[in-house]
Amino acid sequence: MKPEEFYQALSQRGIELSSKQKEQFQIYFHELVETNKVMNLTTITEESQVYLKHFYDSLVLGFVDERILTDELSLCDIGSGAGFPSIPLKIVNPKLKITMVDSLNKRIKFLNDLSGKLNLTGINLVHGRAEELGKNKLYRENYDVVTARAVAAMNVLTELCLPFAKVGGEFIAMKSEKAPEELNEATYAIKILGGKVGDQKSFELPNNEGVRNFIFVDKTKPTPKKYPRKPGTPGRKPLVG
Ligand SMILES: C[S@@+](CC[C@H](N)C(=O)[O-])C[C@H]1O[C@@H](n2cnc3c(N)ncnc32)[C@H](O)[C@@H]1O
Repeated sequence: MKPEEFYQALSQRGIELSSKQKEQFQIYFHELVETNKVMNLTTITEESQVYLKHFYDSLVLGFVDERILTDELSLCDIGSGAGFPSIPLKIVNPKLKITMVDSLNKRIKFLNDLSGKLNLTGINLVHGRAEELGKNKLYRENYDVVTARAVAAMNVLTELCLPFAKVGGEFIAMKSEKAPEELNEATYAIKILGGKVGDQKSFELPNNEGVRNFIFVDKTKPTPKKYPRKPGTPGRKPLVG
């Protein structure tokens, strides 16, 4: 998907990028590829692949939940790495209030430099592990939408993400083909952490590049500070399995 095809694909969905937004995506591509020469950020570096598999793929979250492309929501992106999905969403919808969490400080530094180069405001960058930050009053039960792409299996991801969502908010997991199996493994974690499985949506990427699955988890109750481990799963602390 070359940049022109990207603009056209968005236009077909009613999203007309301004010249400033097109330039922001170009700068993002340039910074990603240049920084990747000295820091491990992505294995995808060819322009049309970056536009499809990083930029467009990130925006699909806004195609399955259109509020994210239009409203003034607070969105927390757990394990945002080089900024996916939150930076492409922020470029398209500057009203979003974004918090990006990552456990690798060099990635947070990249995101800080990038936000400056893209002139983005309303971005909060947090270095740390989600399982720890989720206990902190500053972040706990604080976001309309919590999301994560390519971070962990659904049961672990639920434990990392759900504490950040407000009651009445939602956690949306971005998943590939194995979403149904992963969801089966996560039903205990979702229930015990104050969630309820909501919609499940699929989206086919252009050029036969595969299907993206989205699992919506509604936060219906506060996440308890302590909770029992799933019976019969000795595993690592503090994950419920
Ligand atoms: C495979 S990368 C995916 C990055 C980005 N979301 C994407 O889709 O390109 C996973 C990222 O999650 C971060 N990460 C993994 N476990 C984490 C945790 N428990 N808390 C915060 N960040 C975490 C890693 O440092 C890494 O940057």
